[in-house]
Amino acid sequence: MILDGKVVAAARKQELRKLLEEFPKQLHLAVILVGNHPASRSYVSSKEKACHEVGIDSQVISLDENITTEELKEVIRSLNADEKVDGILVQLPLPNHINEQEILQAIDPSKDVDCFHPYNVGRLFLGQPIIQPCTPKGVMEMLSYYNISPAGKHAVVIGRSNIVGKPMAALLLQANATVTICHSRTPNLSEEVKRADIVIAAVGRPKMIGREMIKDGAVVIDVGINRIEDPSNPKGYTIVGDVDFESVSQIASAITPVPGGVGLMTVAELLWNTYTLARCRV
Ligand SMILES: Nc1nc(=O)c2c([nH]1)NC[C@@H]1CN(c3ccc(C(=O)N[C@@H](CCC(=O)O)C(=O)O)cc3)C=[N+]21
Repeated sequence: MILDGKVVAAARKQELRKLLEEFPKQLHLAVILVGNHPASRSYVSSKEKACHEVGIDSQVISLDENITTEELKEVIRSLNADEKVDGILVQLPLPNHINEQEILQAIDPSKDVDCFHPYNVGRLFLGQPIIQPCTPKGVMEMLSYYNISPAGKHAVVIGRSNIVGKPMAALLLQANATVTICHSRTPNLSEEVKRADIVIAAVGRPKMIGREMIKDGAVVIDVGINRIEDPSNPKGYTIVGDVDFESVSQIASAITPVPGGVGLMTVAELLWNTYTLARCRV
């Protein structure tokens, strides 16, 4: 079975659009984009389009890539203080000279739609989240839509990033899975992954998860978005996941494609987080 991000994200957005029709306030999301990274530009425009679809106002603040950490914090402070702004998202990655931790901590936790502020991360790991990070939340919603319960299952998360791997493990644990987190220093990665009922690949290495690593009937969630050069494509690149879809789909009971999988869920959950935070503030 293919876990279809288009179908599930559309359902999530439709559900939200209805709730927003009844909501007393116009929602507003501010997105900060520093520099001119082509992939970032394209993600930001998908976010704007998605806001428009459900009736959320969005504002993109494009800043020069030479901006200082202090100047960027000043922009964030003014958005923190702006009553009409419900959510603030600083598109990552930031240029190297900017202190990312300092920036993420400058965002008011009550407007932190990514759930990247230490206050929100702490609440998440305590099992008392107000919101959950968009990509891991999107994965949980995808599983739930297809009635795949993590309870009692062995989930293996490959990747330990703060934005996907670590919070993904926290959500699966909260949903009563037994969770293993693997990473670049894990000996015998294949053996660990082969034990998994649910595999979450979030490493950023094109097609590194092959069929020989997957247990018969496992559920495979591919979070990877890798742009690889492809002169035969008019765009000059093709997007592939961390999973070798062609071979793994022959053995998995359920699998997400890339594109058309988790990425679309990430955007849908961003809209939901904007709504959830706005509701907490009214
Ligand atoms: N502060 C912050 N928050 C983020 O949520 C965040 C970020 N920074 N930096 C970059 C990553 C990446 N990300 C994606 C969003 C949508 C798709 C998406 O829509 N993918 C589609 C289309 C892929 C394409 O064609 O480019 C798909 O998978 O089908 C992918 C990836 C959000 N991120």
